[in-house]
Amino acid sequence: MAQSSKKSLPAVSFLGPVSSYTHQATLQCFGKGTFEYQPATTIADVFEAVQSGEAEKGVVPFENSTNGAVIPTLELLADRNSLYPDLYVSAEAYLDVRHFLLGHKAPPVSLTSSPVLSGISTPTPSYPAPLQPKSKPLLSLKHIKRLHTHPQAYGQCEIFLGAYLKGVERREESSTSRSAEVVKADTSGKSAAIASSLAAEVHGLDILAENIEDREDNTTRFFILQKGKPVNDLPQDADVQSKSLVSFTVDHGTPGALADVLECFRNNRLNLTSINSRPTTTTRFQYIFFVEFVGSRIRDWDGRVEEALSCLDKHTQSWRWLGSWEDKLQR
Ligand SMILES: O=C(O)C(=O)C[C@]1(C(=O)O)C=C[C@@H](O)C=C1
Repeated sequence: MAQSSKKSLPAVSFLGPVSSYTHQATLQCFGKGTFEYQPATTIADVFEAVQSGEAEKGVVPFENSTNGAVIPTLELLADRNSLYPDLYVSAEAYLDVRHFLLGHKAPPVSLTSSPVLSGISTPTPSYPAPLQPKSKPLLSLKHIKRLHTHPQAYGQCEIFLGAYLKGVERREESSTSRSAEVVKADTSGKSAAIASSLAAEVHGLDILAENIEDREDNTTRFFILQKGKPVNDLPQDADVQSKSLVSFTVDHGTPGALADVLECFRNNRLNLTSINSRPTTTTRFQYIFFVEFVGSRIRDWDGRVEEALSCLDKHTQSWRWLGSWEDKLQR
């Protein structure tokens, strides 16, 4: 019998299920046909798939312009137990995030009932001048008794939720697309999910409100992970800006220990673009720091990055290079 000529594709693991924002960022990066798409249940599952070699690439959310860092991703990058020693960030992607309220249309009700609100209506005595949401519900929300979404999405939609769904019970799900699945399965029709318009299509849910994010410019940044150090695949004279990420710990008892580390970057004229921290979990109130800066360890023609990194040897207890990649932020 003739053997199949179909070659198996390398896999990319991403926070799923299908129609999550991470799925959309993955499509933006890799398109169709070059990778086998493997939706994962948690961000930790993505890290594991890449570390084990089951997937060649992994895509995880890192931060949102409205709601800040994605804590589970920082936790995994902290890698306190050396579970992911070979993982590096090799690229980034930005996605405009438009949130939709998805559910089931309210059953027909008498004309005397209130048009849209569920929960406790605003303003309240304790919150007399609420911020104005930028969109209104398309359909009545009166029947909505429970909300489902990823914690990051709640943080991006607080103004709309405060105006139209104040006090409604909130459940946290592993992703926005998972919340759409949960709402689809709830036959009471009383729950709603915050997710993408794609999730509405995929799960056949009604759109109860659109563009409910607090800010017009709501954007999430994703990291593309790989096993093994990134290498430079661009010509030396390519006109690109790069960024790099390092994590480190310092002696909290030494005054100026963190300032000394930051000096390493300043002295080498490397601009910092983000600083984050997570508890060490070994000593209370001591932290693992993450610093991101403009510059690349793999396109370091004048040696400034290497110089800054060797300075870290002197001023940190330990440090780790977590990758260098092309800056994709459109300014
Ligand atoms: O839940 C999803 O759809 C995700 O891809 C996760 C995630 C995140 O963790 O930031 C991604 C983009 C949005 O900011 C909200 C949620």
